[in-house]
Amino acid sequence: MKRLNTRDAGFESAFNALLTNREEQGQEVTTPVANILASVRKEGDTALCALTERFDRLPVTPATLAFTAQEIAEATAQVSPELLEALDVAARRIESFHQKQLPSDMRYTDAEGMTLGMRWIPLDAAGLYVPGGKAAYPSSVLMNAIPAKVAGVSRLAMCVPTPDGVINPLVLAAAARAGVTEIYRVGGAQAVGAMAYGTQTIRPVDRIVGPGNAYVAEAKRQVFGHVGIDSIAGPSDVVVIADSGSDPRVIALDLLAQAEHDELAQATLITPDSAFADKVIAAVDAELKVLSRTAIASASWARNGAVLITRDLLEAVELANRLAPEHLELMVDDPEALFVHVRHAGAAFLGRFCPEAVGDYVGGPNHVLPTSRTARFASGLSIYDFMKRTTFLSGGPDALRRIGPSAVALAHAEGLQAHAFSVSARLDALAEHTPNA
Ligand SMILES: NC(=O)c1ccc[n+]([C@@H]2O[C@H](COP(=O)([O-])OP(=O)(O)OC[C@H]3O[C@@H](n4cnc5c(N)ncnc54)[C@H](O)[C@@H]3O)[C@@H](O)[C@H]2O)c1
Ligand SMILES: N[C@H](CO)Cc1c[nH]c[nH+]1
Ligand SMILES: [Zn+2]
Repeated sequence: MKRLNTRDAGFESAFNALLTNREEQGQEVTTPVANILASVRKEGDTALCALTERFDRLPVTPATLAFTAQEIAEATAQVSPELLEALDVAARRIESFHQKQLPSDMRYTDAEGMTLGMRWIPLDAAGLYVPGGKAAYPSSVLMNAIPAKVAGVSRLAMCVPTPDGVINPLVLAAAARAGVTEIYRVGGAQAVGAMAYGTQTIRPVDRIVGPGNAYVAEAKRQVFGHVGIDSIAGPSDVVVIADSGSDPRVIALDLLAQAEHDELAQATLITPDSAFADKVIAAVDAELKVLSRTAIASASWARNGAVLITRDLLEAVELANRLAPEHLELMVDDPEALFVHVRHAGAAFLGRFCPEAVGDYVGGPNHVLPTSRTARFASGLSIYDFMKRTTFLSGGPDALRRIGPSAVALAHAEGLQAHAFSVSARLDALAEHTPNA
């Protein structure tokens, strides 16, 4: 864990120290992932089954790659009514938030008589990657599948690894609740390859979305172009801006909620109060002794944890903007006053009673968010990831007479004669039929 004070270190050095933390994470996965993708592309199910046996220790055949309707129903029946109710609360809130994102088509006729517009059209098939290596994420099933469903995608194919054949029944229950149409027990780069290129069992999809580990992220990067992807999500991160009005234990738990995801996860506290910072550090150490995923959380905190002491809360926001975190918590009395200065964050959590963990499960906005400082230019998963736009132009003779000559002039200027003649031939025909025009 790094403890820095911008007064001692200076703003730029404090920022650079954090950046170094963030950029030293790379695993060499490019070549192994390229090999996995090539073998799935070439050998289809045969490679997919062999790789699943190798990485997830699960002997599987083409006939058992997909979960059956009976397996899904049996898994759902194992889940307690309380958990199904919690799942439903989450699903309804996620549905409602994403429904409000639905865009309107555009259509208007301009002064030259051209009718122009844009139609939003859902994808035909989405591939949903649900991580399952170190922990199962039923919440991520909802966050991936519900926006696709709301957007109107008809085919939702989901891949989830089942190490040693073990699947959390809540993952399957969540998939059923969200309207997933196919579920396959495969993970890692091989799952991404199967959804991108297709195999004998898994038909290719149009876009692959969802978080995953370094192999999944690299595979998405490599298949991009052949299929669409949402973004390349790296390890999760949080920046918590807090003042001494917060309970140090609560802030420590917010930091550890991120650290427990992954050894590579990053949790950063920024506060103007140095005594408060030390209380949070002590609380983190105390909680690490009792948390269930203490090995992962301890490794993450030791490696990537950071506590920054700034001159004031505004400097804290300035630093957060430079870090462009996936999650930003504003644990202060007047979070809205700070939020107006926030320019780069995947999702912001405003106020002492609104921790990230609420947003991870039941808030409504998506928890699949831009990591590794990509919030500078990217946004969280939304229904727009599952839709595309077709623009349209419609015009008759009058409109062509008005704007066509400019097209002809520009086409000649570009040396593209067929373009020019395509327009001028029509203009000539119009002139012939209406000689007095
Ligand atoms: N950003 C988000 O919204 C969000 C949500 C949930 C989880 N996450 C992140 O997703 C990640 C999940 O990672 P995970 O590992 O638990 O699950 P995962 O499903 O992403 O990866 C497991 C798969 O990795 C592959 N793999 C493992 N070791 C390999 C190797 N040596 N060579 C080739 N392939 C290998 C295996 O095929 C395995 O099935 C974590 O980093 C977590 O923080 C992010
Ligand atoms: N914090 C993770 C990345 O946004 C999402 C998650 C799932 N379950 C718990 N948390
Ligand atoms: Zn989380």
